[in-house]
Amino acid sequence: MTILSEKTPSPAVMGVINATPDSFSDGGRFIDPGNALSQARAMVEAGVDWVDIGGESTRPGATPVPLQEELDRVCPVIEAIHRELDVPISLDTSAPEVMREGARLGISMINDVRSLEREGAVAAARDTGLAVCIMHRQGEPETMQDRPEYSNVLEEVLGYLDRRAAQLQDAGIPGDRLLYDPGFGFGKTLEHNLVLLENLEAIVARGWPVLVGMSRKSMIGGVTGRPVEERMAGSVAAAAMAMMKGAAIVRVHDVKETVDAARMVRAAREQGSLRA
Ligand SMILES: Cn1c(SCC(=O)Nc2ccccc2)nc2c(=O)[nH]c(N)nc21
Repeated sequence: MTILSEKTPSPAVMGVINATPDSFSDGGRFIDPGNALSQARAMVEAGVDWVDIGGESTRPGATPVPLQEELDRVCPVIEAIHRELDVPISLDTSAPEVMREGARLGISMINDVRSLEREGAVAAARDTGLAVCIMHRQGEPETMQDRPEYSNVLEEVLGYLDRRAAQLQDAGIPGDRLLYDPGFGFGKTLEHNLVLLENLEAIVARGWPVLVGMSRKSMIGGVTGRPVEERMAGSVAAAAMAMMKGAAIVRVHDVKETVDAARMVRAAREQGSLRA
């Protein structure tokens, strides 16, 4: 995975840029690129290693966004950040045309919560030559949290990722471009999410860089009892656990705090590599 080794340390911190219209903005159709740029600039100043830009909310029950609207939301944001800041950009999309346009505009990674399952997405990802994060999810956002069930969640998540990685390599995407992501919160109960976190080493052991996204999600709330706006401590703790277990990238909202956690993990790991 050249993009990871060349450009960013491991573990690396990925900051979430909110490029979906908040319900309070003008009519909620388009994003002020200046706002996203200032979010990204603050994250870079706080030491972030990646920014993740997404134009389609993937929350449970989210309504799909038309292609042109997704392009209109993310392209100005990618352009502004790529022009003004020197930080690798991951693009959170499932649409092949958005992947191709994002590659033209300078993104470094495709972050597709649907693992390139949309028509044309494998060809688009292959043609861009970019890193691709594949993620496990059960069901679709509208219904995935109704009653998720697994016989063995770790085995089923690993089985899906291994099968998908093999299919994508057979389709011409080199293995060194792939990242694995267990998909915390995508068709999982709190218990399922905790089994995946506790056993993250087994996913890391598959050999691909592992990206995790637990920040502020309901699994943090379920354990701590905190509402979404008070989940920073729980999120940083979960990110620290994942980094200690070998995650390569943690996708977070609270960048400054998580960067300090990453620095502690890196320092102890480097120090510890000396003879005891
Ligand atoms: C785009 N994207 C998302 S969006 C869901 C989210 O953040 N919800 C959420 C955010 C804040 C509060 C509560 C829930 N989660 C992942 C992930 O876990 N991995 C990868 N690779 N990409 C991801």
